[in-house]
Amino acid sequence: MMKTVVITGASRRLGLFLAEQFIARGDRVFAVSRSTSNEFTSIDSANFHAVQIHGYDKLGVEQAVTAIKPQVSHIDLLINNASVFEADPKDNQEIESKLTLFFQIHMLFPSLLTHELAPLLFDEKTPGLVVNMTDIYADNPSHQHSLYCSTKAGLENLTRSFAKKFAPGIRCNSIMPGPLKFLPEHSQAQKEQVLNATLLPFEAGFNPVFQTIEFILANPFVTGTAIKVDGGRSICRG
Ligand SMILES: NC(=O)C1=CN([C@@H]2O[C@H](COP(=O)(O)OP(=O)(O)OC[C@H]3O[C@@H](n4cnc5c(N)ncnc54)[C@H](OP(=O)(O)O)[C@@H]3O)[C@@H](O)[C@H]2O)C=CC1
Ligand SMILES: Nc1nc2c(c(=O)[nH]1)N=C([C@H](O)[C@@H](O)CO)CN2
Repeated sequence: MMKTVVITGASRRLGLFLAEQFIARGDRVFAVSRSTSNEFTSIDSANFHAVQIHGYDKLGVEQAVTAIKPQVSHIDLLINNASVFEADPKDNQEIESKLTLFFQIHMLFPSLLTHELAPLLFDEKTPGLVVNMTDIYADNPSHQHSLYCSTKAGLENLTRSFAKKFAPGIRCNSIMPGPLKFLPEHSQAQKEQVLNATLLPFEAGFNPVFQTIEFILANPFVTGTAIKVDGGRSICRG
């Protein structure tokens, strides 16, 4: 049975990977993105819908909902994936603007989008599923990334509130990744430092997240919880 899937932050890396996987298994995908990715042109499917927004804020939610709602009668899966990853600013004057950015993309946008799409996700017989991408650092933060970690922790808490608020017609869970894929700016020394503090010391890639989403989709009794996909890093690092 074809599922309807909405993915935010879909223009690259995990979001794009997930969009490609769901298209490949015959599902319909609405890929929400600020940027029209060149990669989208390589997804040759009538089931693929690029939804361009101007940014991850209230207007962006309105743009996404306006584009999606007329085309669907039910949404099976919403993946709140969009995220910004930066260390804390060195200049305290930048804290307010940076925390606002982190709050908008990690909490405001997922909250508003989930509430706006809830009527299309809600079905007591076949509940829709919301998956929020957080981070193992939401539980035990890196103090150099306090703004990133605290807003990811906020998304973790929102996940459990949504599970309570929308049950039994919507299930809501989070995935807490560990080192999936380093960024180009990561040095070899940084990569080794991370993997040396990870029980399964390898860069996992994005498929383990797709496998976890498939598990949650197939298991009707999972809601209000976080699933760590981290190679054991969360119990290994100090
Ligand atoms: N990669 C990893 O190892 C880990 C990833 N995670 C989490 O998994 C999810 C996917 O990770 P990954 O694919 O690496 O994420 P990326 O850093 O590639 O970002 C994902 C999307 O977020 C949007 N985005 C990124 N930076 C900004 C910005 N400055 N302003 C506005 N939007 C921005 C973009 O969406 P758009 O397409 O609209 O441009 C981008 O495609 C994220 O939630 C991340 O926090 C957690 C732990 C480890
Ligand atoms: N939005 C993002 N969040 C995170 C990323 C990323 O690339 N984008 N990466 C990490 C990890 O530190 C990873 O790069 C190595 O462990 C955390 N969150």
